[in-house]
Amino acid sequence: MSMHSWTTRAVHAGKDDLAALGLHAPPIDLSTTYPSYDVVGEATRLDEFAEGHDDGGPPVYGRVANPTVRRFENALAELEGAEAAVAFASGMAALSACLLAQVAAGRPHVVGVRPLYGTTDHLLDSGLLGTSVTWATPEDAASAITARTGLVVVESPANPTLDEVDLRALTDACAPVPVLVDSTFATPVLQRPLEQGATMVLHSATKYLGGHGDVMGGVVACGEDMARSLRQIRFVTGAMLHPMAGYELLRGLATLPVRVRGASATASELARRLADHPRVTRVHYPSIGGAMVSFETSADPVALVSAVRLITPAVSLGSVDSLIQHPASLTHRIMDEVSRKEAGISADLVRLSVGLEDVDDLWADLSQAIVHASR
Ligand code: MET
Repeated sequence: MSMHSWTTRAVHAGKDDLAALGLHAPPIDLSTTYPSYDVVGEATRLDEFAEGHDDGGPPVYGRVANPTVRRFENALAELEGAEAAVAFASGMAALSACLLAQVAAGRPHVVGVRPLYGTTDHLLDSGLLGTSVTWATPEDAASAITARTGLVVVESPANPTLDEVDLRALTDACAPVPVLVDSTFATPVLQRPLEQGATMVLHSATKYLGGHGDVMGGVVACGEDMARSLRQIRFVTGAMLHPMAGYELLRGLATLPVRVRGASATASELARRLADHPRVTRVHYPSIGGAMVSFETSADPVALVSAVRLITPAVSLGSVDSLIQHPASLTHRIMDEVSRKEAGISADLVRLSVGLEDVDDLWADLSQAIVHASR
């Protein structure tokens, strides 16, 4: 283990071998196949990969593993304090693999703690992958566990209300059932759930890990046994992260601490100003900080989102530029109204992803949009 600080490791993780290779930037390996004149040896290697092992050698085929993607996986695992990480084509592909692994193990029941990202909620509620769900509060989650429960799923801070869960209390209460924490909004800069007893940490890497709104991916950090199950699923479902995305995500990790801390400072100031605004009825901002702010408004939330000029009206988050959206219309639209209500997602809620612009410029845009949308 390195003697350097976490912030230093964010810059160097996944790249420690580069200087010895005579390189500065990580190589991008776009191979879809890997030649071998040793057919018998290659067949044995393929068997190993199919079982979810990854020895770091040639991957046989691009769907199985990739050296550039491995660099990102190793770096993220190090930053989350995990034995391993497994990267996928999107956050939803990563979540799907976690669910399918539990179904394959004969434990298809999930305890879900709302709120969650809308499509996550929908995937669990619909049972599309063969899981069933019991929705529970963090306090009731342990009592919802049955002999067939494979997973407890929680997101903290949650999308879109920024509700926080006491992860240590939850994981202690639910042990030995694995707890999966969607930590997309926190990033490992603000929270490392494995240190609080979580079994798996999931990120939509599309958000802060990439950080520039130009790369889609998902990743799960966990122990090697779980990683093996996830690689087995990835092998057969083909949900592999693209090598270019692996490169971009590794690059994103180097600036993750400065981006998250910078945007966090701006977001906390915007949360303070919003709380004083007469058209804002409630502000949601996590105790651990972060670059997401949600608020309920007496103005028309749809008109508000349409009235911004510097901020971009769009779903997604975690980019260097600020984005705003109306969860009931977009990110959580797929949930039915009753479920949205149960999850505490009001029709008046607006979600803001704060970027790296100047705080006064953002406030000027946001406050003019609120006034414009006032009814
Ligand atoms: C298609 S909606 C979503 C994207 C993203 N997960 C968000 O919360 O904004």
